[in-house]
Amino acid sequence: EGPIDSVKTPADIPDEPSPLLNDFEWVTIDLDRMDEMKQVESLLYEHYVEDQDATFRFAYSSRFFEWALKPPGWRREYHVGVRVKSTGKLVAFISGIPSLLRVRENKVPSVEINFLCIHKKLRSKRLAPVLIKEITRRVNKNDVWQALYTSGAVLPTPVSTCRYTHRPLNWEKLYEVGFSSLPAGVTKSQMIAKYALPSSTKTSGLRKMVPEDADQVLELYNRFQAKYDLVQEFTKDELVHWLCGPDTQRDLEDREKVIMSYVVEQNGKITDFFSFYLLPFTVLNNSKYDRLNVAYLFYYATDAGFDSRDDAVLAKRLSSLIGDALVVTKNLKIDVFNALTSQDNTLFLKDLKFGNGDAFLNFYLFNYKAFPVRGGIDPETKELDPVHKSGVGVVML
Ligand SMILES: Cc1c(C(=O)c2nccn2C)oc2cccc(OCCCNCc3cccnc3)c12
Repeated sequence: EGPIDSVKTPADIPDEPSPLLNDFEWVTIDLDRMDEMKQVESLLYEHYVEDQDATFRFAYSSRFFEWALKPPGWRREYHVGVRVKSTGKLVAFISGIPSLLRVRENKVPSVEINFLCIHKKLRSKRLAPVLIKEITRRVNKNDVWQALYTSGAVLPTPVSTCRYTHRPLNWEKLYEVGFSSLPAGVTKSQMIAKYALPSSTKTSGLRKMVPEDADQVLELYNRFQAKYDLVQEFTKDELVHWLCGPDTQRDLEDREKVIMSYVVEQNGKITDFFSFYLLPFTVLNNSKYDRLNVAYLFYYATDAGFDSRDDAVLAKRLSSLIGDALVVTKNLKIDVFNALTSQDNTLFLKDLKFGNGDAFLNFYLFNYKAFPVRGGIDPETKELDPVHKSGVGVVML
């Protein structure tokens, strides 16, 4: 396991980007400028990933990018755009954020690449590889040679593949927007009853995380993630950013937030935490709804079941914790709670009535050869694998 390419230095890397078709120019996006942040938001709003039957499109917001693209150590040069020279119109974007990965026992300084988006009218012009090459050049210039990225598409050699799973919170709305279907022989009220949840959480000592919790939460996170093979290592500042959100979100209403984290404190000690991020979908051509409110399971940890050999204690604790996350998100009027089969999720997905999605998320390492990491599913049947679980600890937005 290790780097693939011959070792190079920044001096070996060109100072100038590769040429673009002559109507276009490379730009560095300044996300500290509201107008440029809005241009990225509307490019993705119109042209980013949709589901295969184009029913939903991600509705990323400036507030989400304040969080996702400006973590501690972020670099402006990693926010790469392509503009039309004559009009200045933004027609493509790709981003990177610095990240210290651990791949099994190796620490790998890298970047996480995300939000590659090309205007619909510029597709299949081989622009994506050009964007990837340019952000690689900029990252290499800073003496970083590895990257982590995910994609629904199958590209050469994923290091891991996880499955999408969904837990309906507002089943009726999911049915009406065409995401959930009514199984034969089952009535709508039976489906609504199946997904009913208590109106309040049940874990004693559960409360919202505050930055002052960071020392204990980081220690718990590091201990809990030690078992995984593909992990994002955090400094304390990074943990506060990723779990408590950017300073700009501090005094927002809950439903305005992009990230929410909860801790369990018992006699002054934090024994567990969980977190989820909020990223809605625009519902395309539906008469009744134009938006689907979605929560995504993010990082969590518990000190339960550390010493016991079998996962029974851990499974019970996680079911109870994430069960509370479902209650919290339902009360925030979230419609569906999404999770992958990564982390220890396969221990509670079935119990909490998550349904298997029909899509998969592939994890890729750039310029790093690693043995495959378990994705929480059986490679043949693609069914959940609660026995071997997953070796993927990192969560990509
Ligand atoms: C996206 C997504 C969806 C949906 O598409 C979805 N849920 C409800 C309705 N829809 C259409 O369901 C998931 C379940 C787990 C993790 C997920 O995503 C994990 C993070 C992926 N982000 C990066 C990305 C984006 C698009 C394609 N590949 C990767 C998802």
